[in-house]
Amino acid sequence: MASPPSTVAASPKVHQLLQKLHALSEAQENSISQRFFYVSRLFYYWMFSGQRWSAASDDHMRDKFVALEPDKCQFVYLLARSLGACNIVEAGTSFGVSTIYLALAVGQNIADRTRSLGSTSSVTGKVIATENEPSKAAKAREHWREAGDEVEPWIELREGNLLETLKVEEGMPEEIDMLLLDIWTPMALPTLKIVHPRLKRGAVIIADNTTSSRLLYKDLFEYLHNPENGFRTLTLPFNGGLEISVYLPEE
Ligand SMILES: C[S@@+](CC[C@H](N)C(=O)[O-])C[C@H]1O[C@@H](n2cnc3c(N)ncnc32)[C@H](O)[C@@H]1O
Repeated sequence: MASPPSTVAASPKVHQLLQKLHALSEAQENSISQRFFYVSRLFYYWMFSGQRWSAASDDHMRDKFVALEPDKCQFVYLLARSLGACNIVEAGTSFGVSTIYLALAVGQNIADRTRSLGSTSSVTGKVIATENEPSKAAKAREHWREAGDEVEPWIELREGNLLETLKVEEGMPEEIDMLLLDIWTPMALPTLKIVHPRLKRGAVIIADNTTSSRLLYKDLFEYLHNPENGFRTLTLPFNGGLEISVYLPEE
């Protein structure tokens, strides 16, 4: 009997690369120092009723993948395929692991749409990836190069503070189908506010760890729950919680 198709359509080379990168990320996340880092952030919040993301936090995170876990990446890939998403913004790219899934989906969606419209039509789209840390951006580019043509052509990496780079109009699609918020919690709401005016009706916003870091996402939830902002939202029971919000403003 033939084996069932895997969740993500990709060449064996890309699957092997993803497996390797997820294993490296998981080893870091399971380390004692990393667990201590997360607990100390929550402790600080409880003690001082506020968030703090210091230069020391940046130093600590500089060599960390903090990649979205494989099941969440697979879910996001399938979601992007089912939406036919051609324009995706990824807030927080790190070493480019989740970007690989998003780029696979965008490339495959564009191929589907091109086929259905006929070969003379040109369908465009991309993943806008964002990373502040130059060494991480360089490593992400290496991984995408290694993944090859299924992945690399579909990514535009904006290097620098995403609160600035996402405001650059040039190259920014008119309409965004999906936003992945996989960023330090204090940045989540400011990022959503920048992308909000471009969200297509029905666009999906995914945010990670919304159960385990609920307190740190207080401002994001206030915004998502305000009916004036047009979102419907649900926390999915992935490890740490994964928020899916759909942009459905009143018409
Ligand atoms: C959780 S990681 C992203 C992981 C990635 N989505 C994955 O699954 O492989 C968040 C990343 O956001 C980056 N970052 C933090 N603040 C940023 C900012 N202001 N602008 C751009 N990137 C930022 C960090 O350097 C870090 O690499």
